Amino acid sequence: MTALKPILNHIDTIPPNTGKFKPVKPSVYFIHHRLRFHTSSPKCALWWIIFLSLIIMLFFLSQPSTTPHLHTTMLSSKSTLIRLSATPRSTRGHIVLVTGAVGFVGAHASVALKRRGDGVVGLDNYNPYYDVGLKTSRKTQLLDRAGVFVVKGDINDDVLLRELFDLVQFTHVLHLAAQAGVRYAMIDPSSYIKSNIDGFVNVLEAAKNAVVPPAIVWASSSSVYGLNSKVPFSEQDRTDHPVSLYAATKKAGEAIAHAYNHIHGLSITGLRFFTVYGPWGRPDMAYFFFTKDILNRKQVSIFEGENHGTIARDFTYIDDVVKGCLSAIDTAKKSTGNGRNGRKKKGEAQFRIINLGNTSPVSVHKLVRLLEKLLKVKAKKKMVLMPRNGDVPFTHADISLARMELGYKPSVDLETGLRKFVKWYLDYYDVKKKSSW
Ligand SMILES: O=C(O)[C@H]1O[C@H](OP(=O)(O)OP(=O)(O)OC[C@H]2O[C@@H](n3ccc(=O)[nH]c3=O)[C@H](O)[C@@H]2O)[C@H](O)[C@@H](O)[C@H]1O
Repeated sequence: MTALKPILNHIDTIPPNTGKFKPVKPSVYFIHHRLRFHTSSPKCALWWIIFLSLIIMLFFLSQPSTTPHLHTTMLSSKSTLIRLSATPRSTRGHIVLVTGAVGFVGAHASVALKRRGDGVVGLDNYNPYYDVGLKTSRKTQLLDRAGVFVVKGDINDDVLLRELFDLVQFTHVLHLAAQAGVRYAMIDPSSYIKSNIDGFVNVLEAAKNAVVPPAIVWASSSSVYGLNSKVPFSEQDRTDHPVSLYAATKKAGEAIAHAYNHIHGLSITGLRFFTVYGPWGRPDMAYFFFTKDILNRKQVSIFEGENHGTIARDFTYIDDVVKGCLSAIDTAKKSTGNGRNGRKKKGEAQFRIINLGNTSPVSVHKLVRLLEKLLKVKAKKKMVLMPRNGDVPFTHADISLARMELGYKPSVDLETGLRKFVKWYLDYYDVKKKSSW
């Protein structure tokens, strides 16, 4: 108080702010006005009213929006179809929300779940990272035929997610929506943060706030092993040296998942996929665009390490990965959180991270040789030193945990899988009828 005295004395000497304008130091001006609130009661009351109104306004603004949204109309007009799609064949069946449902793994997994009798609802924003026509074809030719309804929407839309979780009581979420591809992060880094971090958190929030929180199974990636040199890659190995932003966001996802598991009792299984390939695959992946380029007699760049070192991948066939996903859903324990009705979780919830690989790496050279054989076309090859923009030299999964936890047993070797892919590719793109073939 003694320290304040000189300032207060000074304030008392300041003339009222009338007449000729005199600049006043902001701090002194502020204290001066505060003193005046205390000394003039009608003004004081007025300021208190303004202050309280502001607080009340801020409180209401910070509450989750309950106002009807565009999606309210959209979902309510589709609610019968959504509920129908979500209804399992028997009471023992799961009710699964598949995000990224028109994506490569999403479409295959949704169909497999539906075919065995589970209730499935898909969610996808049909983003244009690669050919939207292919995504639409997956919907019409795979999902529609299997009876899977897909909601067109974004995982970042919290109002839509909340509405979806209110409409259907999901037992599981198979979260596959993501910004994929290790090299594209050089072009659009923020898309990785938006989907793989923000979007993931949004899905976890919606799940944790559901009336009965579902178990989550989601796609992490082999890329989290980064420059790991110990083979095969085990879940016990360090994953703190990612070499792509994609890998960094997947690694961050694993950490975020752990926090939600710990705090909110969400049962979470992260599956580290190893270079998944097969029919209806992603056109941004090497086996896919190599096929296109070989058929069009265009040059393919084969990455090599220093001193012509071999680059290899533990290519994993889609059907094996889908089996792993379904098994992860079947073995997932219930979440222990009390959803939006309660505050405390009932106990520790399950938390797993599991490799889904093929455990037999194949070099990119061999991949191209197999494609040449299957396509009956000689590739125009160019060896290129692997650019430092996201690629790792090799991947190799240790699948002993997957075997133990999920009964996972990959059964398709690269040649068999590529044969199925090539057959699909030629058929889908109607290649034989085209002049370029
Ligand atoms: O397991 C994963 O978690 C990731 O798998 C996939 O990444 P990658 O294993 O890198 O697959 P992909 O790009 O098909 O390259 C295959 C091979 O071809 C080599 N490659 C690539 C391009 C090229 O022009 N030349 C070349 O030799 C290249 O060096 C590599 O050795 C997914 O895209 C990714 O989303 C993620 O899911």
